[in-house]
Amino acid sequence: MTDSLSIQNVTYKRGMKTILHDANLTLAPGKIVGLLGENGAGKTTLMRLITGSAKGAGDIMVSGDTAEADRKRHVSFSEQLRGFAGNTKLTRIIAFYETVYEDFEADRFTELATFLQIDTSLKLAALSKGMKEKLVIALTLARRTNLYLLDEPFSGIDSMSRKKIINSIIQWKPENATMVISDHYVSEIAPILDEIVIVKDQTIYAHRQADEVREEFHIGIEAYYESLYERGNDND
Ligand SMILES: Nc1ncnc2c1ncn2[C@@H]1O[C@H](COP(=O)(O)OP(=O)(O)OP(=O)(O)O)[C@@H](O)[C@H]1O
Repeated sequence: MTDSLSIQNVTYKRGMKTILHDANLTLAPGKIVGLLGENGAGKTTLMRLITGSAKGAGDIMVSGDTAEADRKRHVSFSEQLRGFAGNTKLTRIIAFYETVYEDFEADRFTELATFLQIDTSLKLAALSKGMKEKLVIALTLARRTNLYLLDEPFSGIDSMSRKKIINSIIQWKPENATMVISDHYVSEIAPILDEIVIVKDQTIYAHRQADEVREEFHIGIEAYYESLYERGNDND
């Protein structure tokens, strides 16, 4: 089966500063992948490179396609709701998604909105930070596509809701789709992860099967992740 994602020798600079250098990563279909790294490591940048909203050197392929338009079509990325004014009704945002994305399924969105208790009669400005994040999750997962990129989707969401969403996220993921979740709450997402990818030292520093880490290190994924920082720059 075609890889969901292939990143080869990707380098990205902003001015004189190298953000990512010679990054390589291949993800198979059907996985839930934790994208971990410190603040400023380059996780968001990597997601932007995948969708084509940031442009670097190297090769990126999503579900076998390299062209930016095709990559965008295959990827549902949890872009913030930056483009929408506060007085925009949620119903208008939902209608916009339906128009722009052929694979946006309104029924699926309604199910997600019910599950996440989103009041779709409101305007955007009436939502709390956590509710906005829930809306972003619902909009992102309501598309039926090959690759989902969720950039710190739970940071403003209360811990009860966070656990509920994490435990049920697999049910919203199409079987052969791969979902990449960046998060700082490593211990909370660890149980659902198939693989972990660590961004460190301006590159993809480690890519491991979650089970392999659990068996080999006899420690949790969070402890493994923390140990990489304690060991400094020794790669494994
Ligand atoms: N618009 C920008 N202009 C200049 N530098 C930028 C810009 N966006 C990101 N950077 C730099 O790129 C690096 C990677 O940032 P990025 O947002 O990808 O990190 P991150 O791993 O997602 O961090 P966090 O966990 O804090 O969200 C940082 O050093 C950041 O300062």
